[in-house]
Formats: sequence, structure tokens, C-alpha cells
Amino acid sequence: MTLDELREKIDRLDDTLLKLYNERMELVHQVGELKNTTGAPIYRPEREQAILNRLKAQNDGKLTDEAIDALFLEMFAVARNLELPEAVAFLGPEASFTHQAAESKFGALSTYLPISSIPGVFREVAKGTAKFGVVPIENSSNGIVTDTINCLDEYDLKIIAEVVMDIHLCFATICEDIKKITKIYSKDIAFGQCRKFLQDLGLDEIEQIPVESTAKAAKLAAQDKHAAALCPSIAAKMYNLPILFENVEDDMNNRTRFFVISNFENAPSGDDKTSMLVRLANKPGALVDFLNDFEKAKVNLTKIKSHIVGGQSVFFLEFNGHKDDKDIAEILAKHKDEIKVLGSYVKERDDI
Ligand SMILES: O=C(O)C(=O)C[C@]1(C(=O)O)C=C[C@@H](O)C=C1
Repeated sequence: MTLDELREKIDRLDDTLLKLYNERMELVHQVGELKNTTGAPIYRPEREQAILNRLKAQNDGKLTDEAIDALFLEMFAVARNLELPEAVAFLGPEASFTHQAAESKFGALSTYLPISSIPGVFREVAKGTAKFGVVPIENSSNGIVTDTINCLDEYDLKIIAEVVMDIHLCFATICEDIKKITKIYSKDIAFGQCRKFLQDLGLDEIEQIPVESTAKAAKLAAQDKHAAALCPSIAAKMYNLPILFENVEDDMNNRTRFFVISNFENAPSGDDKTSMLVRLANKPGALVDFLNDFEKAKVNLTKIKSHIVGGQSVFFLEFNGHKDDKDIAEILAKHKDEIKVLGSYVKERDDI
């Protein structure tokens, strides 16, 4: 076929796609109307997952699983906005990694509210200014984010989804001579993630200025010709800050996991994870007894971290399964005074 003939065929297919999209959105609109009369949640991650799984299982064309995710997740985000536009608060500023995590779930069209602290994100969702909040929960190099655990404990909100993102930092500056750089801006934990890179370049003695976010670091470095930033490349681009080195983190497997929080609970999807906080009596064997119940029911515990909240020791625990699964519901009922279930949600990845 010639180029013109191929393009002609593509145009006809696009016409059909547009018609089908509109037909689909007509149905979605009706779903939205039904939900708006009952107050049921618009975002149903387990339903989206079921659609994606069904499509991937029958797919025998050129689209990879990742391509199916990319196309359909954006379409779901458009659909949700059509049902009811709902704002998304995230740990800002714009172009932060949390912003990228939020966009991966809520697409390009949603209303985003950058909030300058994790407790601030929880407050906006609790007040109802935003329907969803996106916050980091842990990083593969730096561990658990204490503010997020504290807020999950304090607020009566639910984790409704997780996002795991590979984290890459770049070294960016408007300074033309690297020897003239006198300060480096970044978030405190990012300096720790790039220690070896800074040493190798002889930049480890330069003053390190920790700021609230790597995006803010890019903004500040873009205004100072003796400064550099360790920041996401998306932030460097946003502030027209030339990138000198890409992927400067010491651990190439640097990942951050984020939680999406809201004010409703998900129905089971068949492939869920549940997070909870556990406060046990301070007596010998309390933890072993508690864990034994999970072992007996063959529930796969995937994470256990101890943490101090308000001077008291608390365990952050996760397991595969949904809180309403029969075996699990029994254990949770038995330990209801010791457990705060933080949410059951579609399992994304297990490698953090
Ligand atoms: O099935 C629903 O509950 C819908 O609202 C429709 C739809 C979709 O586009 O298929 C949109 C949003 C939900 O997150 C899940 C699915």
C-alpha cells in the first residue's frame, strides 16, 4: 500500500474509534447518573483492573500489556471526569514525583491541587476539597515515610490504590562551568540517593541545601547561576534548567511507592493487597501469636515494619488479599481491637 492509501485507512479507523469512544462515553454518562443518585464512588479501581485483565487475555495484536494500560487508563480517567469531575490533591509542587504518580492514575484532564505537606493532603481530602489524595509511602533506599503513616493513623481515610514508580534523578544547572557551582538544591533524601555520583564528580564538598521537594530545587537552581539541582528531569524541563547528567542516583533500582487515599472502600478485585496498622499488648509472644493466625489461614504477609506513633510502637503490616475475603475477615474480627485496616486495593507491584 502507498503512504496515502495507508493514511486513508487510518483516517477511516479513527472515524470509527471516535464513534465508539462517544458511544462508550454515553454509557459511562449513564453509569455516572446512576452513581450520582446513590452517592456510590465514581472511581472503581477493581472494575478498571477487571477490564484491563479481560482485554489483555484476549489480545493477539501488536499492543503490549503496557500499551493497553496506557491507552485504557487515560480513557478511564476521561470517563471518570465525565461522570463527575473530582479534584486530586498531591504532595506538591507541580512536577514532583508525586505529581507524576497522580497523573499516572488520574490522567491529563483531572483537576490537580499541589499541597505543600503530607498532612495538608490528608486535610484536603478529609475536608472534601479533593476527592483523592496522593502521597509517598516508602522509597526503596530510604524506607517508610513517617508523615504518611502518622496521617493514616490519625485520619479516617482509606487507601484505595497504590502506584510504584521508578525514580530517576538528574543533575541540572545553568552554570556553564561545573567548578563554579557553590550550592546544590534537592530534597534531603535525594542527596542520600546520589552520594556516590557526587563523590565521583568531586561535588560532595559543595554546600547541600535541602528544600521541601526536588521540583522546588529545580525552580531555585534555575534562578541562580552558581547553583545546581538534583531533581526529576520533568522538573528540570519545566523550569528550563539544562540537564548535565541523567540518572544520577546510586541505586538504579530506586523506587518509590505512593498511596492514593479517599473516603470510600474498594470492593474485592481478586488480586488485592491490604495495609493495616497493628498495636499489640506489650507482652512476650504478642507478635508471634498475632502472626500465627495469618500463618494458619495461609495468608501471605508481604510487609512488616515497626514504627513509633505518638511514643507508642505500632506495626505497619501488609498482606495479599482483601479485608472482606472470608478467612481474612475472621482474623481481622478476632483482632479488631488491635488493628486499624487502612485499605484493600488492587496489587500493583511486589518489588518494594
Ligand atoms: O463501571 C463503572 O463503575 C464506571 O464508572 C465506568 C468506568 C469505565 O470507564 O469503564 C469508569 C470509571 C470507573 O473507575 C470504572 C469504570
